[in-house]
Amino acid sequence: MSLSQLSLHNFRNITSARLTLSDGLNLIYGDNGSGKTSLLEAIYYLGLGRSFRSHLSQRLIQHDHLKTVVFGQVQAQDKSLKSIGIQRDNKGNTEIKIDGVKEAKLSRLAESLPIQVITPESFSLLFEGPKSRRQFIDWGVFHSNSEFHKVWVATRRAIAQRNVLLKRRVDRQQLVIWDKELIRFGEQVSLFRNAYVASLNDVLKGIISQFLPDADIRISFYQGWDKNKSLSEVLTDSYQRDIDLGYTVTGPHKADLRLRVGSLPAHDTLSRGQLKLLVCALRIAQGLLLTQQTKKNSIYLVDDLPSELDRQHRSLLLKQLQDTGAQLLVTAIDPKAIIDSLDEVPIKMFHVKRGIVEEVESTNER
Ligand SMILES: Nc1ncnc2c1ncn2[C@@H]1O[C@H](COP(=O)(O)OP(=O)(O)OP(=O)(O)O)[C@@H](O)[C@H]1O
Repeated sequence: MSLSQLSLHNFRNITSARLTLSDGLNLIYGDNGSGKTSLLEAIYYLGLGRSFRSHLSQRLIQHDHLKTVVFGQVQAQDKSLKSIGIQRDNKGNTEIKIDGVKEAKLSRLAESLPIQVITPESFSLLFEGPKSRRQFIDWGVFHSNSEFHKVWVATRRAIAQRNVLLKRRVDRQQLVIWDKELIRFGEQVSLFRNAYVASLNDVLKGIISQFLPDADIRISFYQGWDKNKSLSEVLTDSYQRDIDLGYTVTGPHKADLRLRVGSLPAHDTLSRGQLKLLVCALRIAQGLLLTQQTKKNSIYLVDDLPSELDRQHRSLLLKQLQDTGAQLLVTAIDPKAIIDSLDEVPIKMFHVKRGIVEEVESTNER
């Protein structure tokens, strides 16, 4: 699976661009502020309907313009093509089209384009609250298990409805209907996530042994409640606390991925460069597992790869990424920093200057 064509209009500082991408390594280079990250952000927006650097999608529309449009052509493993497009206007309306037909669900975009992002801020995955780690797990479960999305939507609905009643301080009996839903779907979500993290762990070990050979890294899954209790028991036990606080305190919405080095949290022990490598290892493991489980490839958006990695680790990371067989879009200020870390030259190179994207011929010169 790869993005073979990309076009964007009025996206950040890029007024108009049309790129024919390679299904291998694409190198995007240019000065600070030229628009490299914006290009990756546009692909992410096309795949997920949101940005990886701002929760305000309005900011994506070029200043003084009424709307932005991103369009792409996705090539599947069997070479079949699918066109996907997303448009957002300055009134906040979003329109999605798949093969020319309007689509209401954003999840249909995500199914078409499994995107992984690695940015200089990536290692915040390990520092931030559990939400981003839950999203990390759920990305994998979503792409590998077609049942997951529906079950997770039902779980979230049950929690939201339960919280409305808790705020009204209703008695236990009135919660029964939503408790039943939460138990039924929430336990299922947890089983899916648990199985996914176990499979991920197996793949991850091989990658970590290359990236961080000396660190005793362990990942474990916390389902959001005591693993020795059923969700039903936990909801009964925490009823009074839930009423007092006005929301559901424990459950699948509190799940987390725990990363430790020995017995200590990884973020307290590893250097910034090592943390970055750990996050890269997690993302590569997800991509490999996706291919093993579904035959689909991820698309990797790697922003400012050289930052904080020495040359040896840059080479190792690029090699591992290339070995996944996935399409890569890698940005750098100086293209040499990437080219010097590769055995071969990138397949396609694009130069970005003040929002103008031009393909340049890649030569064998280093
Ligand atoms: N909505 C917008 N309309 C027009 N320009 C914008 C908008 N949002 C951001 N910009 C500008 O777009 C430019 C491109 O930013 P971008 O982050 O893509 O650059 P970059 O090439 O990745 O830079 P760096 O190497 O410094 O990370 C910036 O100068 C920014 O001020």
